[in-house]
Amino acid sequence: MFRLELKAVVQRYGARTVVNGVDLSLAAGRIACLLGPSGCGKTTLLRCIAGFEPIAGGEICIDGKRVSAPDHRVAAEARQIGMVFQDYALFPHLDVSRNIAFGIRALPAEARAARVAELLQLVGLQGYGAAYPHELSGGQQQRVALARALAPRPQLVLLDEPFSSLDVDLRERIAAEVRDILKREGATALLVTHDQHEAFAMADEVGVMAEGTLRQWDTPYNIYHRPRDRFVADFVGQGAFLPGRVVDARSVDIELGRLRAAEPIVCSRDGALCEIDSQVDLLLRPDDVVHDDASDLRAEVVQKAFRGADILYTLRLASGREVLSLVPSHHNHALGELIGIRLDADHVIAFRSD
Ligand SMILES: Nc1ncnc2c1ncn2[C@@H]1O[C@H](COP(=O)(O)OP(=O)(O)OP(=O)(O)O)[C@@H](O)[C@H]1O
Repeated sequence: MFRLELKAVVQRYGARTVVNGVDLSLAAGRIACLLGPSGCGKTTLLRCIAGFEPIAGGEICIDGKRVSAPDHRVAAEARQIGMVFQDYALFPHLDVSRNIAFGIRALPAEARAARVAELLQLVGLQGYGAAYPHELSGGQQQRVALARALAPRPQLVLLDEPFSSLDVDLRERIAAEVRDILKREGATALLVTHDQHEAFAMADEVGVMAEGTLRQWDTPYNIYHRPRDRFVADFVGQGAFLPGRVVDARSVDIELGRLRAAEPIVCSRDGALCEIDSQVDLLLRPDDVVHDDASDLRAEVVQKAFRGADILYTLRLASGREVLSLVPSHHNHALGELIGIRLDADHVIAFRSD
């Protein structure tokens, strides 16, 4: 049995369908992320699961028990769900211990104090019990919010963009810390974010949403290396498409020459092998195009973004098409310069040409 199961969930605001037939299942102890562009319905779906929104179709089950259907809704407070929001929503007039204890007020004092001490340790804030939220950093406040959500041992923890008010540099680190805390607590969690680094740092499973539908529900590895459609491929990671012709099970001819893959080339979406001689669009990630001064193959630098250790170059090929290349930053080339490149692709992602 799954801890959380959604079957064909539909949600509407007036005549507008915001969530359109979402199916997903999450086993106990797993962490999943819903990833997608702004407005695609992630937060709405999370609110449906929390019980804050009714649904117009399908059903939501927690531990096999139906909690939402069009004619039925278990109240949010009866769902045993812990919520963590982007603004932490800590009580400013309560100290850290009392914030954490908020959801377990009904426990006897001794058990309550023991659970608070356990959680302070779990989130690495021993000694901060008497501090007030305004005395803590953003990352510390978010850990208090997490401890508060975990205190009643909820069946499910829902996190809505929990790191978006933190500095970009901090986010990935805190995301990894939060993952560690959730795992140690054995929690089952679903997080909403539009930041793929956060999703990849946190999740066992990632769901990519677009316009109310779930395009792919898969491991982070498969979402990146085996995107099921062009939307997922484009949204997750960077890359460029180049047209090509399948030569044999492992090779495709593209403008940059013959690309040989380690494994047979599978056309995304249905997972079938690409037919010999068929036309495909190939996704090249920036690490598939390697800068090589010795290569005869040349491309023009049309854009460059300095990333510290690397530079991300946008390169124009002879046909006018563009590809991306991630190059160690000591190879500093000027716009307009022709530089040598070669292909070094392990995973070949092909889409049948329409
Ligand atoms: N209470 C509401 N009434 C009417 N429309 C709403 C309401 N809440 C959200 N919407 C609309 O539903 C769509 C989905 O919104 P939602 O907040 O779920 O998207 P999201 O993917 O979480 O976006 P973001 O990443 O920007 O938070 C949006 O077009 C939004 O304008």
